[in-house]
Amino acid sequence: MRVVVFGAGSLGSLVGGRLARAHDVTLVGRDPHVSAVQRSGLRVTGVETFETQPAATTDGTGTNADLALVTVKAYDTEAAARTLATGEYGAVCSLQNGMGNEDVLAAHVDAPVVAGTVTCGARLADPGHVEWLGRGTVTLGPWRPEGDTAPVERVAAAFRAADFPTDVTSDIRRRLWEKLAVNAAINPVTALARVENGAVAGEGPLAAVATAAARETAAVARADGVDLSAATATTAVETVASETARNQSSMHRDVARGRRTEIDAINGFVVDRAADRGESVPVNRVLTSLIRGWEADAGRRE
Ligand SMILES: NC(=O)C1=CN([C@@H]2O[C@H](COP(=O)(O)OP(=O)(O)OC[C@H]3O[C@@H](n4cnc5c(N)ncnc54)[C@H](OP(=O)(O)O)[C@@H]3O)[C@@H](O)[C@H]2O)C=CC1
Ligand SMILES: CC(C)(CO)C(=O)C(=O)O
Repeated sequence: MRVVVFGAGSLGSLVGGRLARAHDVTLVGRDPHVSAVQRSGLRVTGVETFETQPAATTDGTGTNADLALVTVKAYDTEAAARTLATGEYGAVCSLQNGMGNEDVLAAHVDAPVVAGTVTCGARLADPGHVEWLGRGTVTLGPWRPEGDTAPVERVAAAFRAADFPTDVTSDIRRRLWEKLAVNAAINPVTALARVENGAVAGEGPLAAVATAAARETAAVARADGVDLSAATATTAVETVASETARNQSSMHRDVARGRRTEIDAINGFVVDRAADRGESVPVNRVLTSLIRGWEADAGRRE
């Protein structure tokens, strides 16, 4: 299969590097990472260590492939979708966190949109070198409930051919909302309190804030027709916080490095969806305002 990975940073490089075992992969990313991959290949260390030599470019315009994987940060999805619209693909699949990415992609590209979520962890350590921090699995489903399942099965087969544990579900929206609840709980709390994920597990003031954010998110999901109970959402938060106890969340890392966060696609999405329905989500609203306020002060909002 010809695979283009749009957004070859941490996750995209890991996934693209792994898929290069079985497929013809092109990474679309930025320099100096792209130049390093062109020069010396991609090195993956951690859960597994290997080297691979996918193609790499900084210009994703007009690419044609069987599959385009989208792994840019959520705030870059619109720009990525506009570039993807200049190419032709058998399917376009988002592996991003947050909500709204698939709708943006579907608005721009002709190809079937496959929704995905991954539990693996990756970090771009140096140009040409990505650290694989947590093995994880991939879960895929058709973005449109009435959507054709054949593209999803093709994408799943591509991941499995590269030895990625991969599930297909007819209920991807519920999975994405559950992940959203986890991210809405852990990410802003750990970023604002500057703590590792484990600090929101168990009891205590940070766990109370995180749990409240997850409960609100589950309520908004249910109002959206998604069967996500408060208990399921809060159990998922507790499980992920415990299993990744020594990790910094992505939002914590973004804030620590003075970078823009994915707050708009995570807690901001919850706030907007609640507002559409006249519901109140005070904890998500405060967390969103605090992170957006930090971004504005740091000159990180456009
Ligand atoms: N890292 C992880 O372990 C996991 C990440 N995710 C999700 O995956 C997504 C990506 O995360 P992550 O990999 O950490 O993010 P990164 O910032 O490491 O990677 C995204 C990369 O895409 C590049 N990029 C953005 N726009 C373009 C473009 N138009 N052309 C070429 N390159 C572009 C960025 O460059 P630049 O920064 O210079 O703009 C960056 O290098 C997020 O939604 C995240 O929440 C989900 C699960 C795990
Ligand atoms: C699940 C979690 C919270 C793991 O750190 C994550 O997805 C993130 O940091 O964005």
